[in-house]
Amino acid sequence: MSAAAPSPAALVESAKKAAAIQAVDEHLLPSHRYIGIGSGSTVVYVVEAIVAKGVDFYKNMVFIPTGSQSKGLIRTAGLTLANLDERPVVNGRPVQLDVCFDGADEVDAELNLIKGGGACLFQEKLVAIAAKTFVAVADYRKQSPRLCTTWKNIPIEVLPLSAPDVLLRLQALGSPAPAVRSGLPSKAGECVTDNGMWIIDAPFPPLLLPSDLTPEVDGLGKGGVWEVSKLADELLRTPGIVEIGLFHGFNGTQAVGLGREGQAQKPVAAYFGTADGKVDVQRA
Ligand SMILES: O=C(CO)[C@H](O)[C@H](O)COP(=O)(O)O
Repeated sequence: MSAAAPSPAALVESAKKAAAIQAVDEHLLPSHRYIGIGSGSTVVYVVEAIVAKGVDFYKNMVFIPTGSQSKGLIRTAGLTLANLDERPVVNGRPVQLDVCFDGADEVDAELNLIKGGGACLFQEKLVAIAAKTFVAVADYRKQSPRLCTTWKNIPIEVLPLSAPDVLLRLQALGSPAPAVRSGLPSKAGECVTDNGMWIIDAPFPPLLLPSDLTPEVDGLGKGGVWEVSKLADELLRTPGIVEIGLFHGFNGTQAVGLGREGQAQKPVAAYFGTADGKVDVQRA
């Protein structure tokens, strides 16, 4: 009798694990000192892959979390934990993290990301931009030509008392049915973030890339059709919005050329575990 084929859920888990192992192998060096650890189910395999390298490899490393789940992961694995604001300050600036590994909800053709499915987007963005190199780790379901194709909503962190006005503003920007995320089934009422805020999930039609723009299609929101960076800028101009789950713009390598170190939101590469056990790497 032949062995039963793995379930779809098992295939997804092994895809996440394969992506995590390869991402860690290719981006975590023994000389690295400060490492960002993101949130979500895929990052669990990143921590596993680091631990598998042995204590001599990671004993001098300090791991920076992106929220309470990530903090717990680092602690439970026996890795050294420090908060983002505890990095040493050298020549007047906090040291950059060497690398940050995080999951993603959707990744487009230019490595823009949607993040925040686990409500950790604010600290995830702070840790990602503090790193010289940001690496996304995911499974094959997350790769899309354009954002908002399979992951339809943009998670947006808001001050709770601003939620009614932010919802109205989002509708005016073309989001058909934005909604405050519920904490159910685990918590009655709203989902409250690690920062005491709420999350609004705002659906939008697929987001364009600059190369999609034409004189007729300007990406400025007509009919709700936006280009990624133009929508991100508009959202961040809305009072009450604390941070958005769009990670866009440029990556750490490009940031150096632009003189904008410490502001890069895009990964240098995204690792997607595939259903047949391989890893597809999308590089900038
Ligand atoms: O952004 C996130 C949490 O806010 C996660 O990184 C994202 O939701 C991916 O999670 P998973 O690895 O479980 O698919």
